[in-house]
Amino acid sequence: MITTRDLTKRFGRTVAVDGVDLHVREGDRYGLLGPNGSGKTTLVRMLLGLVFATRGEIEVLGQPVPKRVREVLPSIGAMVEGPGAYPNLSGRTNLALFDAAGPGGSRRDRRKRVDEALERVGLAGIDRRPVRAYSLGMRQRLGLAGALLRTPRLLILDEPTNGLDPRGIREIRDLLAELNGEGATVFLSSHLLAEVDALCTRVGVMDRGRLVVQDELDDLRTPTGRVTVGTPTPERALALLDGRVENHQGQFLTVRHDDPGTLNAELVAAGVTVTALAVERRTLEQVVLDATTTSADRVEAGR
Ligand SMILES: Nc1ncnc2c1ncn2[C@@H]1O[C@H](COP(=O)(O)OP(=O)(O)OP(=O)(O)O)[C@@H](O)[C@H]1O
Repeated sequence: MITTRDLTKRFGRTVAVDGVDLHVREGDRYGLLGPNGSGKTTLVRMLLGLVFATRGEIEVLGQPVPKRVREVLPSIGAMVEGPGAYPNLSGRTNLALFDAAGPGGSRRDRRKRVDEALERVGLAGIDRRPVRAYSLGMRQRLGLAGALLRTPRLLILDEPTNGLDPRGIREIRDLLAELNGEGATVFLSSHLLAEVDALCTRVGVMDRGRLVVQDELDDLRTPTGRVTVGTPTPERALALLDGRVENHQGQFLTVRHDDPGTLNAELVAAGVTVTALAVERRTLEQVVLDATTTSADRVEAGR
C-alpha cells in the first residue's frame, strides 16, 4: 500500500527524514511513533506529494509519488497537520465545498455523503455555528469527516487524535478500527504510545529522521523471561521457588522463568494452587525506549 526506499528530506542543514524504508501493507493498522521533531509530519507530507523528497522513492497504492499522485489521491483519505477549514463557514458547508472539489454525482448524493461522513465522526448534530467557534476536537473530527467522504482504501492521518479528550480519542480509535474492518488500510502518525498500542497492528518508530523500528506489534512484544503467577498461597510458592522470585505483591509473584508450562507443573506438583499464569512481555514503551536516543530536549550533565 505504501513503500518508500531511502526516502530523505533535507531542509537546509536539517535532515528531517533520513533514508526511510517504509512498508505499509494492505489491511495494516500502522502507527508511526516518534517524539516531536522526529520527522513524522514531513514523511506523511511526502507520501501525499505535499513536500518533495530530496532523495529516494515513494510508491503509494502501486503508483509512484509525486509523479502519479493525482491518480491515487481519490482512493486516499488524508488528514495532515490540523484540518484546514474556512473559519467563517459552518462545518457542513466546509465539507460540502470539499466534496464539491471531487467527482461524485447529484446534489442529493453529495448531501447524503456529507451527512454520512458527519454522522460517522460524531458530528451529526452540528448546527450552523462557524468553524471558528469549534473546539480543537470538533475541528479534528471535521477533518476526519473530510478524509472519509469517498470510502477510501487508504487513510493517511497525521496525529488524528490531537486535541481530543479521552472519550474522543476512544471514539476515533473505534471508528478507525471499524473502517479497517471494512477494508481500509490505516496509516497514522502519533506521539502517543498508548494510542498506537491500543489501535495498531504494526508499528514504526522514528528517531531523529530515521525509522529505527518497523515490525508487527505482537513480534515486538517479546517475552522478558519472567512469568507472573497468581496463587492464594504465595508463601508456599515463595518457599518452593526460592531465589527465582523477583517480585511479590499480595497473591501475585513475578518469577524468573522461560516456560510457563513447566513452572505450572512444578507448582501444581508441590500442591500450590495456581489461579493465574501469564508470560510477561516487553511493553511498547520499552521497545521505543530501547530503540530511541534520549529525548532531543534533554541536556545531559557534561563531565
Ligand atoms: N519547512 C521546513 N523548513 C525547515 N525545517 C523544517 C521544515 N519542516 C520541518 N522542519 C524540520 O524538520 C524536522 C522534522 O520535523 P517534523 O515536523 O517532520 O517532525 P514531527 O515528528 O512531525 O514533529 P511534530 O509532531 O512536532 O510535527 C524538525 O527539525 C523541523 O524543525
